[in-house]
Amino acid sequence: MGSYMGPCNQDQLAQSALIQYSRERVGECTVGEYLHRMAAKIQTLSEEEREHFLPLLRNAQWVEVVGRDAIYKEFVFKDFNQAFGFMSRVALQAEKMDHHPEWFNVYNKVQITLSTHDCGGLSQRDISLATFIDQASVL
Ligand SMILES: C[C@H](O)[C@H](O)[C@H]1CNC2=NC(N)=NC(=O)C2=N1
Repeated sequence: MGSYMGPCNQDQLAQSALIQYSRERVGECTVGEYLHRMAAKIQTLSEEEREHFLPLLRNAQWVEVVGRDAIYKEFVFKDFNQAFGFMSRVALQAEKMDHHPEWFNVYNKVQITLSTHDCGGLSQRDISLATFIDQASVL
């Protein structure tokens, strides 16, 4: 019984083995990131989802990018202060969602492209972020 370890130590051992495993790499990302994405089911939108969501996005002036599975919209504000306030709200949400826009700002204009790099196209996350962005643009 000299080498007996209590459940606490065994848990710690198992945990550290898992932590080490989660830091190994699968292709471009770590096992941990890979599992996180699997759990969040990051996949491109199905045909049915596209038929449902794309008309809604088009109604809200989002356009499909030519030659790429992505959507784009330009926002124009009164001045830089308004534009940057909007960008700050979007930035905080993007961090929360771990989903980030591709964007370009000059003075009062903000051009935004949304796509999910992890799956190489549009996913539910882009729909969610687009919805948030539209709300944040009218605050
Ligand atoms: C490691 C990190 O979770 C990923 O790189 C996240 C970060 N933000 C992201 N943003 C976007 N737009 N697409 C992604 O696939 C993505 N992946």
